[in-house]
Amino acid sequence: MKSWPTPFIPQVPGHSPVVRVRDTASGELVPAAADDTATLYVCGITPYDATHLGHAATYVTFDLLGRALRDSGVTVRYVQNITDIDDPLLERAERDGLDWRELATREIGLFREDMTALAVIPPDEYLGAVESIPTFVAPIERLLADGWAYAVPAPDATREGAVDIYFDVSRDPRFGAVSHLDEDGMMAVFAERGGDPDREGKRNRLDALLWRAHREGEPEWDGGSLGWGRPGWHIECACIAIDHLGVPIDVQGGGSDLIFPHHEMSSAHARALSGSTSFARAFVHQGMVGLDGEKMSKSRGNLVLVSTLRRDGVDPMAIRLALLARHHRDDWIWTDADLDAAQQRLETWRSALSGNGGPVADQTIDDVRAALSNDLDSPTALAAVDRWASQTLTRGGEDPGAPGVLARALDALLGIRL
Ligand SMILES: Nc1ncnc2c1ncn2[C@@H]1O[C@H](COS(=O)(=O)NC(=O)[C@@H](N)CS)[C@@H](O)[C@H]1O
Ligand SMILES: [Zn+2]
Repeated sequence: MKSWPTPFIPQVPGHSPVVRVRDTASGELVPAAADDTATLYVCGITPYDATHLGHAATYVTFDLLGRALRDSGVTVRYVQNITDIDDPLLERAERDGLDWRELATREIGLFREDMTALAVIPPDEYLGAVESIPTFVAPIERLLADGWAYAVPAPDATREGAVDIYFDVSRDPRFGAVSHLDEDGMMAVFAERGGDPDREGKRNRLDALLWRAHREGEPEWDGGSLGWGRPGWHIECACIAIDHLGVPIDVQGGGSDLIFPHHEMSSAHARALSGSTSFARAFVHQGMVGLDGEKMSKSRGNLVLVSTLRRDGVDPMAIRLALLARHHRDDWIWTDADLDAAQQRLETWRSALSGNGGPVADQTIDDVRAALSNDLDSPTALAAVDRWASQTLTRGGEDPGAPGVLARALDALLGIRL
């Protein structure tokens, strides 16, 4: 699947220290790259209601990680999927009287535009689930053959004797190592996040769907020995990460609503398929962005869309700055004040940088690098630039080259083009 144009990344003298991130699984601050190449798998959108500010916060966060890694001298291999087949997408298309493929195509186009406007560097590989379905069949067959998965009769399927395939979580001794939830904690969110705990015939209520036999009115693909149907959600990300990056990957990224079941299950499936003891060296999660007191979500419909703000003339760089003003691991509620503060900050930075001199910028650039390398601490990074800007605007500065080198650093490190 086509991604979007890569923004120009200016060269900045010097480099960042080793980039460390907080790993959800261990709770530790760990290097985001094990060697001179970092493999990043960041879960992509399910293409409807794109691109709301929660989505944008997530992709800007992992863009920041990619930029900091590059600046530290690490090569980044970045893969992202699109869940362009899934129950919520089919339901939304049904609700709006649209063909689900048309809905997905339209929303993916909007997502590409919004990512481009927000100066998000595209993944090296951008894989739709639909185009990847043929690559999911053999792995699911292998999980069945190896006893990790089992068939459950699907009496409501269109074909006689059809079965759905489930992953047996009780086979995985490390199940729960990502989320650290107990069974009650898992059951509390499993159903609302795509799970079917009460499905007749499952061995364990938390077992995850790997392959769904064709039902009337649903799209279907040839699953070989699995029969006609479509893949489950978690196996898609596990297979795409294995096929395009190899496991263990350095970072599995996404919002914190993916910790369970999605990242727990993708990790279980990938470990079962690859024999690797771990799926990702670090699981990195974006906190939830809310509106009107609740997490922004498609089901609630309390969304602020990037494209709406852009259409209303909001500078995408102000949107990006508003997102960077929060620590990526915090949950927070979006208000107009967030945007006003970001627009104010952008104006201040622009006027400070438009002069023909300023205090030497080296210390500021070092402070930005140190902050980003410390678990992507963007609020601290922005505060360092604020200090340079207010010093410049109040006392000026003697270094004629400072504005230029700092502007390039803000572009390369923060993705803020002034
Ligand atoms: N309110 C929110 N705040 C922060 N991140 C969010 C919010 N809502 C969704 N996200 C994140 O945005 C990304 C895309 O969300 S999504 O469109 O629902 N798609 C999915 O979660 C799946 N397609 C992942 S394979 C996910 O990482 C999700 O965790
Ligand atoms: Zn995913």
